[in-house]
Amino acid sequence: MSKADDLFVSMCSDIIEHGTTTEGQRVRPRWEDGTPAYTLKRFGVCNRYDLREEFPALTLRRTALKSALDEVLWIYQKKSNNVRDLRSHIWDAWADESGSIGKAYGYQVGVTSRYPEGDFDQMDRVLFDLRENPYSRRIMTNLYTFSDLSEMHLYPCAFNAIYNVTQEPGAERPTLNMLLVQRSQDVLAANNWNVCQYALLLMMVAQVSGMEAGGLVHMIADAHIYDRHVDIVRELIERPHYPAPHVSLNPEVTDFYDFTCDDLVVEGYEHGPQVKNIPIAV
Ligand SMILES: Nc1nc(=O)c2c([nH]1)NC[C@@H]1CN(c3ccc(C(=O)N[C@@H](CCC(=O)O)C(=O)O)cc3)CN21
Ligand SMILES: O=c1ccn([C@H]2C[C@H](O)[C@@H](COP(=O)(O)O)O2)c(=O)[nH]1
Repeated sequence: MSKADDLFVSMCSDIIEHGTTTEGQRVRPRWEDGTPAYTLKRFGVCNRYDLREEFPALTLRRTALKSALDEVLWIYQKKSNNVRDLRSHIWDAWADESGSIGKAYGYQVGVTSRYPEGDFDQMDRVLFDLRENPYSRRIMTNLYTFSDLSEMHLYPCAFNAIYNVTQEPGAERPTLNMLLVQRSQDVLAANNWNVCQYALLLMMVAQVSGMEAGGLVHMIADAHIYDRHVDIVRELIERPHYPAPHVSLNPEVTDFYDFTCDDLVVEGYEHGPQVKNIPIAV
């Protein structure tokens, strides 16, 4: 049984049974037809995954792991804010005529800052610190730049990834863990999508740093199910669970900037039928 399924089912049941509704409140997102997109929400959800046990992919339905990896590479490796650099079309609704989503996501990762050792962008600094000073408690990326928010087409949702190294007694290599802070989560459309993305990012960074990927702690401030998703979620969480798939990366890659979607290996991914055409609130 996939542990990610168990966590997903308990989170969704909790939101449905104990969540509060935003119905009647002033909300920003809209459905395609212009109707306000209300949610059932729960504040302060924390899910813990352990990549040493299994990869956290949902089996209730399929998570598009290649597309999820493509998006995380778009942000942290290509450092792009243009949807033309992305294979999927999930960001198209937030792009302008030139394909840009403004000073969001990848743009922020590429911004450089001055350090005693020279200028680094956010990702290069993470890779440098993990190599030179792995037990530092200051290793993180942060996409939430207040002074640029007015130029972002959507404010970053999963915005802060904190990397932390532990040396477990008897372990051959140090363990690389991550704490992901997310201010807002569309549980049906993107929860497992985001979890798998950051699990893959953790695996890539661990591999090029000579470490083992360990814990992924996902902290969500506003975990919500949109009104038009509630019945879909009710059906989804009643489905059978399968064992987690085996997910690995091409072990020959030693430079973070060399990873491509072809380096992702997914074996034995059994899952329920795909939910087609999930409406996305914009
Ligand atoms: N309301 C809302 N929810 C989101 O999840 C979301 C936004 N807005 N705005 C920006 C991005 C776009 N995101 C999305 C949008 C769609 C899918 C989606 O439809 N995924 C499909 C698979 C897509 C594929 O195969 O490439 C799925 O079945 O989950 C996922 C993430 C996440 N973000
Ligand atoms: O990676 C992502 C990106 C976006 N979301 C969801 C979370 C919310 O439903 C919307 C953003 O709306 P806000 O009003 O800015 O919170 O997009 C996600 O879950 N994961």
